This record gives sequence, structure tokens and C-alpha cells, in this order.
Amino acid sequence: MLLGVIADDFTGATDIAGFLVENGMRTIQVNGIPSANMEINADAVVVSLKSRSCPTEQAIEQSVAALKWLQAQGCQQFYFKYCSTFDSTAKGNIGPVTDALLDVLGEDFTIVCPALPVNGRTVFNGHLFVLGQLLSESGMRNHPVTPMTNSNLMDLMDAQSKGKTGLINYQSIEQGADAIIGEFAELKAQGKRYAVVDAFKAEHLNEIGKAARSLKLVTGGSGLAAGIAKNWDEHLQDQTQAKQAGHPAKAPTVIFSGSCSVMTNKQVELYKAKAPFFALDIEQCMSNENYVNDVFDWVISHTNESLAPIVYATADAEKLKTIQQQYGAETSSQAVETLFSLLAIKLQDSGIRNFIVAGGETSGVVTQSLKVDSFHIGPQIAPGVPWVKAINQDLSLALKSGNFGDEHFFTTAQGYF
Ligand SMILES: Nc1ncnc2c1ncn2[C@@H]1O[C@H](COP(=O)(O)OP(=O)(O)OP(=O)(O)O)[C@@H](O)[C@H]1O
Ligand SMILES: O=C(O)[C@@H](O)C(=O)CO
Repeated sequence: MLLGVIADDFTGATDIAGFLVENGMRTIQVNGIPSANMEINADAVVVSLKSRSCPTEQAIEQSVAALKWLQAQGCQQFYFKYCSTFDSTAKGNIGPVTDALLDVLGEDFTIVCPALPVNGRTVFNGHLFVLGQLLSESGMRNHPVTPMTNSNLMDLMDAQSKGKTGLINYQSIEQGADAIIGEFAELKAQGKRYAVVDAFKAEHLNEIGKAARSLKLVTGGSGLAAGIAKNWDEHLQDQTQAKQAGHPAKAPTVIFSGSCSVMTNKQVELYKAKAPFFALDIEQCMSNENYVNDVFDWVISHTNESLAPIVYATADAEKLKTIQQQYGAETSSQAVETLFSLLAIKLQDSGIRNFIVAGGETSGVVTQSLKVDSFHIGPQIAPGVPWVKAINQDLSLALKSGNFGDEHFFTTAQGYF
């Protein structure tokens, strides 16, 4: 095993795993920390945690346990994957987890690289941009759990970690890997523990990846994965086959959409124009025990059509607000999640083998209900959204973060079988 990744959430884990496969590394993902060692026939393994916004002590404990498990599997380098929008607060969890991982590894320096240019996340003079807007001026400023009101990554990291942060700006990055290595030495000599690295195009990430070859721990979004994977080129076999183990097969398919993001709303609208659709009634989800059977019957009656049926709770911001005011945000989202969870189990039992799911939480719930605890990563449908195939079951999943994929995502996903 070459590379071990610790990801702080579920779709974030799948995101980086997709980029590793795209760059030739056979990759598997495990959900949570396995209780024992595993026979792993892959180049990289990604452990997905739920540590982004849990209490900091818990995030540290889980991340260190993941690191130790990855060390026991023989990994040689470690990657802490967090969100490309640096989702965190002044208490953490990015800084404290980075510190804990450095301590366990006996290291005193790493990089901070959230950039993911292909999805519009860029870093310029140490400031993070989302689709050309400063992070603090993007929708992330209103995030319910981790509102991001400062775009300066050095400030963000200093506030939540025990060391000091320096910057390697784009002028140095553009001089290439050797210059970047020189900057690492310079920053270390100044007593810095973390280097924020500018990156706004793929070439930057390749050079940063090369320079980071000797770092035991790197930290970042999924963009850096391409640069890191290239370092292992000479150790990789069957690079063109890396996606094979996770490729989906033609089989009965269903789509669940539990995300209310702007992009998912567009994707659902477009898909409804050409495929069978079922809009979930939130009140029925909460009050009618038989509702899941009705939805199940509807899905089964549409599985022979050329495009898979979609069941969705997706609503635009206004409609969602009305629902939440009427029933409560927690109660209504729980009811939707429970419906998807029960429906997934019934559909699997009746022969559905491919599940396309929109929404991070929704994906987590469905994967858990289907008892998928590890999978091979297959081809990327969109940047950061690969098909994945369960290791111990005949089941393929496409798990989409809320805002990922273009408007045609649901049809594109079905083009792989
Ligand atoms: N119509 C609705 N009414 C109430 N809650 C809903 C409705 N539709 C979806 N939800 C809930 O909203 C939450 C959406 O979270 P989820 O993580 O699945 O999507 P997302 O936030 O768009 O994705 P990501 O976290 O990847 O950005 C889920 O708990 C879901 O059950
Ligand atoms: O980095 C990202 O933007 C995503 O992988 C993510 O973490 C979604 O929660």
C-alpha cells in the first residue's frame, strides 16, 4: 500500500478517491475505521470519517485511529483530506487534526492545499476563492455549521492550530518543484509548521505534488491528489486498469435525490423532462407508515424504462423553508432520510443493483442502510464523483455531493453501462 488518506466526510472521501483512480492509482474506500487489518489489493486506501464538524476531541481521536490503521496496512505517505472550501471554525477541526497527525508521525511540517481548480476552488496570495469569489463572499459565509467569513488561509490555520503558518505564493510555485522545496526549507527555518500553497491551475498542483514527495503528511482538498498520485508512477501497475474494479454493470437502477442544493435542483428539473419521476410528499414521509411501500411499488413499475426512475425530496430554497417552518428542519430531514433508508433496503432486496444518490448526508444514510462498508473506486462521472462498487456485494453506487456534477449528471451517470 502506498498512500493512506484520512477524509473528514463521506462524499469528500469519494471525491479524492475518484481523483486518485483518474491518475492511475487502484483505490479502495472504507467507511469508518475497520476493526481489523484487511487484505487490500490496491495502491491507495481512503478512510472516510464523519469528523468535519463533530467535537474536536472526537475528530482527533478518530483521525489518529485512522492513521494508525493506515500505518498498519503499510502506507508510506498520508493525506488529510478536508473540504475545498476549508469548512472549519476557529476551534477546528482542520488545525487540531493536522497537529495530531504530525505529532503521531513525528513530523513538524506540512502543506495546506484546499485548491480544486477544476471545480472553481483556487488559492491566490493565500486567499481562497470559490468560482472567482472570495470564500467569505461566497455562499459559504452563510453555511449553517461552519460559516466561512475570512478567506485568508494563513489566518484561518493560525487561529485553529498550535503552530505558525507561512505562504508559498504563486510566483514561487510557478518556478517548479525545486523552488517549492527551497521554500519549505526557508519556512521551516522561520519556525513555520504549515505552508499555505497558492494554486489556481492543474500545473501548480503537479509541481506542489512533486515537491511534497518527501513529506510524510500532506493536507488539502482533492485537487492535490493528482500531483501526489504522479509521484508513485513507477510503483503503479495496470494504470489504465485502475478504474476497472469499480466499473458499474448494466443492471436495474434507481436515482434518489435528497439534496436541495442549487445544482441538484437544476439536475432534477432537467431529468424530470425525460425520465419517470416521483416527488416525495414530506407529510406522507412523516405520517404514513405505508408510504415507503407506495414509493417502492412505483419504482418497481418503472425499472424497465430506458432511463432509471428518480425519487426526489429536492426542493428549491423557498419551498424548503416553508416545509421546515411547517414541520421543523430536523424532523422533516429525518423523515426524508428514513424514507430513503427503508426504500433502499427494499429495492436492493428486490434486485436493484445500481443506486445514484444526490446529497452527502443522503449518500451516507443510503450507504449505511445497504451495509456497504468498503468499495472499489471506478470511473469519474464528473470531477469528484466516481462510480463505486461494493467489495463484498453486487452493488454499484454513484454518490454526489450537493453541488457537484453538471446539469446532465443523472443521464451521464447511466452512460457507463
Ligand atoms: N423537501 C425536503 N424537506 C426537508 N428536508 C429535506 C428535503 N429534501 C431534502 N431534505 C434533507 O436535507 C438534507 C440534505 O443534505 P444532503 O447532505 O443530502 O444534501 P446537500 O447538503 O445538498 O449535499 P452536500 O452535503 O454533499 O453538499 C438531508 O437531510 C435531506 O433529508
Ligand atoms: O472538497 C470538496 O469540496 C468535497 O470533496 C467535499 O468535501 C464535500 O463535502
